[in-house]
Amino acid sequence: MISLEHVSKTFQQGKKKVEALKDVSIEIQKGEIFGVIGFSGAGKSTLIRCVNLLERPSSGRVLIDGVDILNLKKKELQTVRRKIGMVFQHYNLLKTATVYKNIAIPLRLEGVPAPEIDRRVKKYLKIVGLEDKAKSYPSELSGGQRQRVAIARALAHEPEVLLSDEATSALDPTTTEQILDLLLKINKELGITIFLITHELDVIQKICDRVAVMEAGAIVEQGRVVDVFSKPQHPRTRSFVRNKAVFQVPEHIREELEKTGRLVALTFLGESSKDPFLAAITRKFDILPSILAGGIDDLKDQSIGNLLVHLKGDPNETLKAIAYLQAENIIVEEVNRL
Ligand SMILES: Nc1ncnc2c1ncn2[C@@H]1O[C@H](COP(=O)(O)OP(=O)(O)OP(=O)(O)O)[C@@H](O)[C@H]1O
Repeated sequence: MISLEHVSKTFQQGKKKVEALKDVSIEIQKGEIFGVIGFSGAGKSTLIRCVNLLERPSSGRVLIDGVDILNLKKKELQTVRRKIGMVFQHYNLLKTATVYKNIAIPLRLEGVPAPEIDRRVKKYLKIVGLEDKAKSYPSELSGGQRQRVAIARALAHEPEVLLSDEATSALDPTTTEQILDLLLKINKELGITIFLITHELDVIQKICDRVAVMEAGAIVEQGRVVDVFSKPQHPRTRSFVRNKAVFQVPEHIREELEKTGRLVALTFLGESSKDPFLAAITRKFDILPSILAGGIDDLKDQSIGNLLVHLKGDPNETLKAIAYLQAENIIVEEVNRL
């Protein structure tokens, strides 16, 4: 539905050239929630702004439903832009207008007839759970409620895609959860494709189907969230997804434990977690596993478990136990190499 092909963007900052995007290619499929994660300055905002040409790429192609929008005339571009709604970190509401008018004014500017405006404002305020706030002003609302108004305003144009530029970054954790639940509902019930950028792993974990990791203007890794969480390849991705308690062990503890066995980090997906695999290796091999730390990450559609385990025993038996675990689809990693 949206394809960015080899997109680069260079800004001139005084005499300096900044390469905000370097040969970025991603494809967002209809109906999915696709997230881009990266630290501040990675290029996320520039990337999302290239999708509706708030920012024009220096090179590359931006295809919406197969049409390269960089070649469109103004009128044609306006039509394509109507398919795309956007929400921002700081809501961008008109302070002097009521909630109702914040949603209605852009529709009026677009030439939507008055009865239809009224129908849409009421419909989308209901969807975001703010029917009773139509007459309030933004200053009378909490941050979460303001973001709901901004979402209703975007939805009122009945877009096919919603772009979310750090929509939850200014919100506390509980309000963030509620807004993420709302985005999930919009995706599921209205069938709207969502493309979001964030620096928060929780956002990716809770609602995204696929993810791309950005660093210094480039995509360093992308894939299904479950794959990227269970088998992160790039060091930046690892630094985002690795559960610290499991994957980082103080040097002196590691040295002590390695005198009598091996220290391994086990990662397992939903199904494997139901099997008592540690009991199984104790029975099958001459080793004693002890659990040192662990945790479960809940993703949109499944869970991933992590365990830090010390396998005490003869090196040969340990190798056999590890091979057994791998055959059971458990990812086994040496902790000291992480
Ligand atoms: N209009 C601009 N003019 C000059 N440089 C810019 C402009 N917009 C962005 N940049 C530069 O491009 C790089 C990427 O910025 P961008 O805002 O896309 O990153 P980001 O990942 O969204 O970070 P943040 O979350 O802090 O906004 C930065 O070095 C930034 O200074």
